[in-house]
Amino acid sequence: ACQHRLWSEIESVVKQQVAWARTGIGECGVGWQLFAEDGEMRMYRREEEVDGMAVDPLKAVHTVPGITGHEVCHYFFGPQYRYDWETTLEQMTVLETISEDTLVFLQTHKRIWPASQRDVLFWSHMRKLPNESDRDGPDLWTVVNNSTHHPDYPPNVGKCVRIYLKVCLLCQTRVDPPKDGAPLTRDNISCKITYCSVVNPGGWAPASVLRAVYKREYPKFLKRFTAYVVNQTKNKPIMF
Ligand SMILES: CCCCCc1ccc(-c2ccc(S(=O)(=O)CCO)cc2)cc1[C@H]1C[C@H]1c1ccccn1
Repeated sequence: ACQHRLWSEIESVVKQQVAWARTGIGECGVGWQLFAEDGEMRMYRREEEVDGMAVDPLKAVHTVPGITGHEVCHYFFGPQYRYDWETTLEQMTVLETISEDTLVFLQTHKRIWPASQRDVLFWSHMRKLPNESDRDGPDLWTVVNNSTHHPDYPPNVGKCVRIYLKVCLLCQTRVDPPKDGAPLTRDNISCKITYCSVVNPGGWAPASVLRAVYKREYPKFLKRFTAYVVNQTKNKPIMF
């Protein structure tokens, strides 16, 4: 797949998105506000408008005990799990399987009154990254979703307004080995998750409606998704 038409775009967007996800909220620049907090989860956004539309970048950090970054990315990337955790999803189609770690999705999301229904077409790429800060530590894992085009599915033809998004899920596993040299269990691992997203709603939608939707939906999504991964993995061998 290294020669695939999207390969060079994927390479550059993944590098850019991972660098962004690694930037601590303190160095992200001014204007970031904490808008949701729940236990270890902290969700920040910055109010930004493009052509009068709210496209507020979002950055969430969360630490979840008992799971690894590979497991989080596996369940986020895999189409076979998505209906289990993505509550706003109405229809999902895999348009292209570029390689085992790169898919092209078309998704329609449930209509959110008073805005019209949305769909989104994006490539999704999952990748393991070397742990640069700790060479002996576990690798990082990431999934990057980026809007793209497909000749058979032009935007805004049917009832749906096409949205445009860039999403990065970056996961860092932490292992605290048991003192007595006992084998590792899920009690000895946790995952630091950084979720970044920028969603352009496509057609016009009132900024107040969009911001209310994001404020409600993003915390719900991250809590539900991580709980899903904990539940799916609890009786399975640890996937590093
Ligand atoms: C008037 C509302 C316009 C926007 C509606 C909409 C569409 C897609 C999306 C979206 C699409 C993909 C992703 S993902 O991270 O790539 C995972 C794969 O599904 C994430 C979020 C979001 C929203 C906004 C509901 C808001 C919302 C926020 C988090 C979750 C669900 N819904």
